[in-house]
Amino acid sequence: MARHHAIENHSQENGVQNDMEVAPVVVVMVPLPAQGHLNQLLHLSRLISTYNLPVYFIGTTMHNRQVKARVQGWDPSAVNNIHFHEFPMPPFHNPLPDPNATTKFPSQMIPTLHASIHLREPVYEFVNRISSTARRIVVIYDSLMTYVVQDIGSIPNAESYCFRTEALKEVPSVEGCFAPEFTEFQKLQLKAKKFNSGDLYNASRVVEGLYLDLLAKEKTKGTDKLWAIGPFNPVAIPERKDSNSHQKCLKWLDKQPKNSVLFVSFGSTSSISDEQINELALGLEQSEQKFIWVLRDADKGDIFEGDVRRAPLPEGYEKRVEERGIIIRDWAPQLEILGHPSTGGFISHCGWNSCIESISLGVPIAAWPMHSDQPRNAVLMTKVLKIGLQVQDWACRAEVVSAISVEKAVRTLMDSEEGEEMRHRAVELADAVKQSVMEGGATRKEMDSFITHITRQNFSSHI
Ligand SMILES: O=c1ccn([C@@H]2O[C@H](COP(=O)(O)OP(=O)(O)O[C@H]3O[C@H](CO)[C@@H](O)[C@H](O)[C@H]3O)[C@@H](O)[C@H]2O)c(=O)[nH]1
Repeated sequence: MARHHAIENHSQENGVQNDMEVAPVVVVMVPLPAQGHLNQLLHLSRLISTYNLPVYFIGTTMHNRQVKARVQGWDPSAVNNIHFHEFPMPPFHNPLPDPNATTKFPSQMIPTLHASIHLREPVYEFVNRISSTARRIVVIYDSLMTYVVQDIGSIPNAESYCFRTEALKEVPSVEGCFAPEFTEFQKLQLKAKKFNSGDLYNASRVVEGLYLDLLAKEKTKGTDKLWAIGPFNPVAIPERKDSNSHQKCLKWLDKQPKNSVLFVSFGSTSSISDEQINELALGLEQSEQKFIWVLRDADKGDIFEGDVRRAPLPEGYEKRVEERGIIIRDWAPQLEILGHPSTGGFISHCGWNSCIESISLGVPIAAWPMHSDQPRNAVLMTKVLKIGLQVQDWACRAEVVSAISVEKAVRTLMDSEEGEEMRHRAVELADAVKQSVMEGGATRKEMDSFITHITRQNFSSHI
């Protein structure tokens, strides 16, 4: 299917667009209000908007502000047919993350997740309202927002598609990944699952073909359809316009040799203890490799309010490493750093965004999983795709990773034949992923097939 550029000009920040009656299909995104989830559905909005379909990205005022401020690789305000629709967030407790907790699951987010279930009514009302102005409403919702969208099945011209991250998600979790309150929240979603027209994965056949085939076999027993349309993030990072302070590290990267810099970041949901920060700092120093380290705590439910911990570094550390290392304390331009030719390795907690960004930009990883799906993703990266190594075994997760273990992992990744082979495989895989999103590639074909499906002429109600 040929893709078109957006032609609509009637965007309205907080309302329903004026020309809705001309749109046969309108897409509504219902993201979970947490960075790693918001981000993926915003990237997917961009992809769908290129097919000239209007997309409503709906969420709370604060979370829409958050995701717009942090997105990288493209500018949502420059896309006319993505409309942000906002609801107020009910008041909720906004605790700080606990860097010393025995399990690393971000329990500080639980009150936000519970507050999000109050979106059930406003989301239904919004979809119901726009349903009379479009022939079909396609709701794409995060699997953890199933509770919120459960009433949409009663709207005759609405269909809903469940967004899932990686196909591996269907593999059972290992022990120690989730907090019990989160498991309860997941159960609430499962109970609310009433109707679903298909599943969308931020996964690619060239990366997870095996798991997708297994899933497809299971799905044929039911009515669900499945599309693997990842990666959602841009695979080519546009040249930046130098403007803000983040760019300091990109300018520094410009001066470094190819593949010489290690990027260290643990996403938006992990905090590490002072003791662990100390060991990591020393390990990086002793490795004698260049690095950019994002040293920040996990997000709170509301990132715009309250205190933020400023974790201490060893005495005189920043001065000692200033020629070789950059420490970033706020939001880093990760996508641009990973896409930079000087970046040659990544110490990552293996959140799915980080994995798929790393895969699509050809950067091998040193896996340091913390919670949730991360231990599983780490296995995919290290054992299945062989584009990374483990910093520490999951079984030893309660122990502090020593400086010497960090040093060893970093040297292997950045300065050994083994690391070079991983980098080589990572680049090959990234090339295959880039091909897959081009005309005729596997991901593009699936995306075209999804768009053909949702824009089909048969306007009967739920399939
Ligand atoms: O300073 C930063 C820190 C993060 N990022 C971006 O933030 C996202 C982080 O996402 P991810 O790597 O998936 O980590 P988490 O934020 O921890 O993601 C949560 O959500 C993911 C998707 O469900 C899960 O796979 C993870 O386990 C879960 O912790 C990525 O796009 C990064 O590029 C930045 O751009 N700058």
